[in-house]
Amino acid sequence: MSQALLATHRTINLDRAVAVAVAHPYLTLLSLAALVPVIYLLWAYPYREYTLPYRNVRGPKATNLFWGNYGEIINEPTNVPQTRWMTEFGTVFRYQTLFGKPRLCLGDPLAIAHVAQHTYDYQKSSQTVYALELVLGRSLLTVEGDEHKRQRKILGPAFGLPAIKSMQSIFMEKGWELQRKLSSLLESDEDNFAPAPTAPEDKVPGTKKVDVIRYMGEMTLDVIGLAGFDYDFGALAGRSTDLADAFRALLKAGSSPGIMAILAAVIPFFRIFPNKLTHAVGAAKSETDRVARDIVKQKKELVAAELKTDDRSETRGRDLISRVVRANMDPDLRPEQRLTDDEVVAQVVTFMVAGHETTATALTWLIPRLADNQDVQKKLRDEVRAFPHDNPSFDELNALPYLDKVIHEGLRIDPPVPGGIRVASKDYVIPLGEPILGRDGKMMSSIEVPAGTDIFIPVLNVNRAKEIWGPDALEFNPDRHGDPKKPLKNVSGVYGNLLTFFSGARNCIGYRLTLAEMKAAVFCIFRELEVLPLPSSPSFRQRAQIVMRPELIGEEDAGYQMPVLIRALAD
Ligand code: HEM
Repeated sequence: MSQALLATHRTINLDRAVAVAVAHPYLTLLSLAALVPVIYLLWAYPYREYTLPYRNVRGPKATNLFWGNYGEIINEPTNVPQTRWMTEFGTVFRYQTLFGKPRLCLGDPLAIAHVAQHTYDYQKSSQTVYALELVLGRSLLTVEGDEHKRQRKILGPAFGLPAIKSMQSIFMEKGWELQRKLSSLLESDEDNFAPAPTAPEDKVPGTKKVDVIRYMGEMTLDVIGLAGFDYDFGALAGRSTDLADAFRALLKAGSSPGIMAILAAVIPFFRIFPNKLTHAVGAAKSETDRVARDIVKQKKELVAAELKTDDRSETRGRDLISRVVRANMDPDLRPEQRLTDDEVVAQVVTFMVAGHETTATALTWLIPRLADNQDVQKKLRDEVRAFPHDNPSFDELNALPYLDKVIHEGLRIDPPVPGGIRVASKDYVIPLGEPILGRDGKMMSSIEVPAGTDIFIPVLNVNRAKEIWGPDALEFNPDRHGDPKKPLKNVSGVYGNLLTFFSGARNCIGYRLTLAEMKAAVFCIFRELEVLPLPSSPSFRQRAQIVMRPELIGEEDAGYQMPVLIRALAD
């Protein structure tokens, strides 16, 4: 066929197709609509897979065309699928998330150190920032880059060692209040202080069944109120404040956001519509912001008065926000270095969110570990009971070696935040400490990631890795921390070779506060009380809801709980 004939033939075919489309507009629209998912699937799977620079990295097959491997991740206990995939594919592998989007899981310490060193190039995902900003505003947890550097510089000294030492009386006071409250339960006629009924074999004379989550949560809320902004929540005392109620409503809103909020987090277009999260957060946040604004206003007035009298005495506000406001009003700062009032207000709620449930969760998992390991508990008890008085200073508490090891081990084996997601904002080549086997059968010692790559840092798996802590890594053994042969490999974490508080320029600013608070609480509890496991030996499932929560198998309807038995120690 000649070229001219061919062209005429094509034009006729096109004309015919247009004529059919005009004659059947609905059918045409339907066919086009059916084509969109087909084109999408071709892009999401063969095309994206073919063009992926790290396609040689192995990983599990997606179990669902749209949800990728999310089904396993959401339905199984925290990090269990990742543990399985690590066993099969090694410390670095890839899996799929929503709409088949690939995500790299980096369990290799050198690769994690690379991400930590380039913190500002591996940012929080836009979904995380969207949800966090709704609740917190633009605070240290949500901002990136230069804005983060500026905020961290002003906030840093408030969390330094001298500042935390000056709060020791708060930690001890609340530790003892917690112990007194637990001891008072032993005097009660009731025998169950947990959400589900007590099994017959758990009724042990001289003991009470207690849900650890509740009491640890009350203590940590009280501590963050006083240490954070000199505000008395009175949670242990059973008081209710507007701020505590609004704060609980805020946390509740975040824990069940609804489908529209999830869509809004994933697809920015949906953010123009109100959703369950924006609605629930709106009311609670205006209340937390109102109280936070009052607190900040008060602190500013106090600091302004201080600056006039040039008072540098120890009577000045020692809480975190007083220190932040003081640093922010330093006459030597340039205007562009200061935090705005909105930014200071955002830190108040951030300290509550970041500092309350995290520490409560760490203690919630530590107490049953001590109940299950009576030899460890006895050693700890002997140490804290041998201390000559009830009110150790910060340095005295820090000098108790076994207490230190117990806290270290608890934070290793049950990190409250079990993992974190980052997104590469630049192309990078990530180095690996241990080469991995590629799909082509060859070893890979680095991974090329393009900008936009999702990365998961599996904190829980790294903290429990046998390659780092030896063959007994899954056991609760505080003595490993005095062993000169451990750890076997270095991790870039800010505390104790662990990733619990992350690493790099965005590590947890509050970790010293947590350590001091946990030590004081454990000292007070175990000086007076004994903790025992439930004789019915219930099984727990770990569920990640930002922090790792315990669910008792068979009692899921009772909500998250961690029941143990407590008993008074003989004098
Ligand atoms: C056991 C207790 C705690 C754990 C496990 C913990 C864990 C973490 C982790 C993993 C991060 C990094 C989050 C990310 O970038 O994705 C972080 C950041 C942060 N934490 Fe903590 N945290 C704890 C206690 C506290 C306390 C007591 C406070 C303050 C009162 C606090 C305040 C913060 C803040 C403000 C950040 C953001 C730091 C930044 O981006 O520069 N945390 N924490």
